[in-house]
Amino acid sequence: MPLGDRGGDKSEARFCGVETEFSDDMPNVITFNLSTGKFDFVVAPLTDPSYRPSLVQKDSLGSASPPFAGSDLVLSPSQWSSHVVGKISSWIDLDSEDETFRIDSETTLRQELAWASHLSLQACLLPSPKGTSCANYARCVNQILQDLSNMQLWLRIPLVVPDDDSMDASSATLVDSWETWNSFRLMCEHHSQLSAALDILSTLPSANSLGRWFGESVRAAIVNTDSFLTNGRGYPCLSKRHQMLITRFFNHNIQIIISGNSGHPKASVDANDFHNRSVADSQRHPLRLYLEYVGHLYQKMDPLPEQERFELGYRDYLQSPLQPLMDNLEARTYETFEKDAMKYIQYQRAVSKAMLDMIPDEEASVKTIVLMVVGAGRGPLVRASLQASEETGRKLKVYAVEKNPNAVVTLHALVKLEGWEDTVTIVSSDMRYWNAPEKADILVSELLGSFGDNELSPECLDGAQRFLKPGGISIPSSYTSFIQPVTASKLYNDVKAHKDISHFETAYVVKIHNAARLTPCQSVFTFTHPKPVNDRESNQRYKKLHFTIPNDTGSAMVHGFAGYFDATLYKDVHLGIEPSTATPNMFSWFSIFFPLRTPICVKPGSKLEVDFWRCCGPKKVWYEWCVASPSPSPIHNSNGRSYWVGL
Ligand SMILES: C[S@@+](CC[C@H](N)C(=O)[O-])C[C@H]1O[C@@H](n2cnc3c(N)ncnc32)[C@H](O)[C@@H]1O
Repeated sequence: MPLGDRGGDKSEARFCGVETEFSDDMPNVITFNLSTGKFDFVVAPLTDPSYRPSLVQKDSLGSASPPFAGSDLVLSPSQWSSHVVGKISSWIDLDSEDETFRIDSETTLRQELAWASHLSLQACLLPSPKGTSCANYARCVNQILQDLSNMQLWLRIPLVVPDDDSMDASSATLVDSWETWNSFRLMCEHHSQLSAALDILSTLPSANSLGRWFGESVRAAIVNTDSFLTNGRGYPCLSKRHQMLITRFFNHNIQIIISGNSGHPKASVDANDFHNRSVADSQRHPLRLYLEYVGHLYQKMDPLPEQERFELGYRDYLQSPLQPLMDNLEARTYETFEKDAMKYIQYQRAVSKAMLDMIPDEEASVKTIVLMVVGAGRGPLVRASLQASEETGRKLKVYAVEKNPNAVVTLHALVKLEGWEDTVTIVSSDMRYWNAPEKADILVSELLGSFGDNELSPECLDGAQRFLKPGGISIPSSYTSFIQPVTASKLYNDVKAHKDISHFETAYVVKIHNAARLTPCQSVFTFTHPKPVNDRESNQRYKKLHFTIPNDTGSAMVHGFAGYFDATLYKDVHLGIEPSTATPNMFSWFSIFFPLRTPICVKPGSKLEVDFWRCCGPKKVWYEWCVASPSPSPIHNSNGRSYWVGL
């Protein structure tokens, strides 16, 4: 039974499993842990831990004779696949210097994974690599991954490992287990069926170090009962940091597995001897209180706000950015924009302030402001401007300029419906080529993409500036793009799945969720409107950025860059998605993601040097990007060969 659906949809249900010892009575393991214990699944060894291939008697024909496992008939196929995660024998060491042991380990790994595949298990837990080298282990797993059905392999990784070499306990340093994971998955070429299962003990690393894992492919967190504290009434509970970590796992769809013995006064019934349990004990599973506690943490999480719930399906889903200049937007795209009340509230504030600055109170009844909404869509900025006029008592004449003929149809209907005929003139034209009958005091536009200028607002507004009076106001008055390096293995793997370079040289609009933001953002390109008179500055840009990886993060993988924008609409009224200043409750823009063809590993405290270009040609605008240090990457999207925005 899931930990509860908290009233949300099915995608919000979370499951909790339990790690068990080997038993040759699988039906009993299932009944005890799922019926008595109320766990959702077991992580159970498939083979007797004393089994060693080299010790198996050869038959008269010289071939090794199994069985190395019990019969598949003891559970139904659906029980195997829904309720059992196979636990590969933990004794195996594929990098052992003892050759017999190493070969036994290889044989066992292959046999057990083949058996798990035969049972159609959804996942198998691989033991942590032992020692410092894992090359042979990774080689065997990589071979198996090449033709594995769709079973997932979870590599067990302890979140922290005390360094055995340190001189004494007080000076004990922690070995960064991320490095082990990183070596292993690099050797397996970031295979999408290989993930990490993190072992959680009582010690936790720094927040930045932990944060990295949320950009990695982590499927499970194995919470050892040793990491629980005992509350005043003798019940198991977790420290605040552990609680926050578990909540974060829930938020990232990471399954929880309880492991270990019950060591708390209120929880202790002999954990292992469930064959001989009494009738009273049959009502009790030794780890029941731990499960209940985890369930309680899940239940007390704040419900997702409605908008977040709506956006669940978009999490980490790569989309091509809109091309509103080259293409005509569809009705449903306009509808989505128009639902974003916060965006129009900010525009109305900005227009009101600009109007008040432009016309003093004493002239309000005699002067009329000419305001042009350029790229009016179906009219929400026209409405916001008229509301600003009402709010400030300033008289207004509006031109609504729109190049999408379909949106113009709706604009006409809107003007008629609202009785705005005397105030609003609709112009069906591209603002870059329109011959305006008079000049504007205020130009209002929203031509912004997730990266600010990526929907060609600069080029469009250059055209529109011809009909802005000297001293006139543009809303927005400026916008700036931002980037930050991210670990985002899911995004990287989704790009990689296309198996071509061009997808790696494309920027994607995406609601980034499973990612670790490795440093604060830095600004990239700024555009200001109107451009100063006689400013012949082109819209090409080049920026070199230096990011410093925090010292306490540990090493991390950079899969690409998350991009955002912030726009100054007018004076102190801004609108944007840059995380540190993002406009609350605004949902019109997801972030943008610039991938890297080869992820780059960065060390704590090191510098990451990144170059970004905005390039302009007669027919298109495009970005190029690269990493210069610590190791140079190819320049992505040279000449806009893979991704560009049409003029
Ligand atoms: C992002 S939408 C915003 C629409 C509307 N202002 C809103 O806030 O819902 C941008 C609009 O500008 C229009 N547009 C883009 N470039 C334009 C151009 N050069 N001339 C006129 N309209 C343009 C698009 O067709 C689209 O309707």
